[in-house]
Amino acid sequence: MEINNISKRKLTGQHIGITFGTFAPLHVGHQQLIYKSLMNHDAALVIVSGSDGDRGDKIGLSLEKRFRYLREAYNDEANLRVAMLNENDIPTYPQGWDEWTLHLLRSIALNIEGVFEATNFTIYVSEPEYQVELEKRLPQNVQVALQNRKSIAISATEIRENPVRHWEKINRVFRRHFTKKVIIAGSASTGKSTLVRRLARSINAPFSEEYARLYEETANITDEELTASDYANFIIGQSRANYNEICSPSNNGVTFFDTDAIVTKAYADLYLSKTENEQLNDLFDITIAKETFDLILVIPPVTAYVDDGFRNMEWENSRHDYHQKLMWYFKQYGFEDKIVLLDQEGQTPQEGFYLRYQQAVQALETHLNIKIEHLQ
Ligand SMILES: NC(=O)c1ccc[n+]([C@@H]2O[C@H](COP(=O)([O-])OP(=O)(O)OC[C@H]3O[C@@H](n4cnc5c(N)ncnc54)[C@H](O)[C@@H]3O)[C@@H](O)[C@H]2O)c1
Repeated sequence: MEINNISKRKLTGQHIGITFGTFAPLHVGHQQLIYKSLMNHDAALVIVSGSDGDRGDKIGLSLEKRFRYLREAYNDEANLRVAMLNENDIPTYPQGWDEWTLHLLRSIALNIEGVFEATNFTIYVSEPEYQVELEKRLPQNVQVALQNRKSIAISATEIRENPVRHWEKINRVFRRHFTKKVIIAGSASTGKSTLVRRLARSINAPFSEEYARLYEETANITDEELTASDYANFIIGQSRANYNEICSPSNNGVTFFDTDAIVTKAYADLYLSKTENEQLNDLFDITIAKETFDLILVIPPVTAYVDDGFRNMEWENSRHDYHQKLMWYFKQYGFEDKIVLLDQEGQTPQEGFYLRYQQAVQALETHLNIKIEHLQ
């Protein structure tokens, strides 16, 4: 099954460059191959190929997702189209060369404006075997150009094995898939926003801020005044804020979030009416279904409650209820194994804070399997 691009015209020109691959993920080696095929010809077609359960699918990068990411990656190249080749109905590589080549040719024909036989094509590959097998099966107007894949020492396999180590080589759009997502959660006044900032800056990672706080400050309203509509804004606003950090150019593999929709849901559950909660259920479900976390750092209410003018001081008494509710929701949504409690208490508030910071750094190393340089 071939799916064509939505907003782009079919390719025109005398000679069109072709590349194909699994692209799980797209990296700088592929990118240079693709650009070479574009710059040496009138236009270029990139074909993302694969099947259910292929090596991309195994890590959550299904063929459809790769096709979508590739279109986004090249949305600013007018003369470049991306097509998808679904191999589900043909023998898997290397058993299906005959059928696969027919699919490839059909995909090319579907993506060009002119007559296939009257157009020349060059397929760029970096595997000698691809050249040998294709040349046995291609018509005369389709050439194969073998490239040296050793010039750019990277492979998608290496990236899948250790994305953070090869971060700079991963295409920007595909990086979001490999981003380690850390959320810091907890009831009000636990110092979580400060911890998010300090943890993130300790490794120069991007971090989101608590959207509800910014929203209340801007609107100049307090917790007591919040309605279901305000909560709806929190869900969308926080989700957007977190996503922006994942897509940020400063994302170097780890991103920190100050709260998410589950944190907001625990608040809504405690402080909004049953009817208001029902109104928000669908929005919560849609948002939470898209959330994935690699680590959830939860600060229990071990600190003193601070009146900052926005907080409802009655909430002080319910901080423990809130904490229980939050933990319950994280478990309900299947994140139990991602939770680490930051529960250290020092002799002084400052000492307690530093101990919890150290706990968090330790958790990053253990759960994300990344090495963090830190002061001993
Ligand atoms: N069913 C079949 O029999 C059959 C036959 C042929 C091809 N296929 C399909 O075609 C696809 C082949 O793609 P792939 O697995 O090679 O994809 P890939 O994403 O690993 O590589 C895509 C292309 O980029 C090249 N490349 C990779 N790293 C490079 C680097 N660092 N520098 C320069 N070039 C580099 C590769 O050699 C390849 O030509 C697969 O989806 C496969 O299933 C299937």
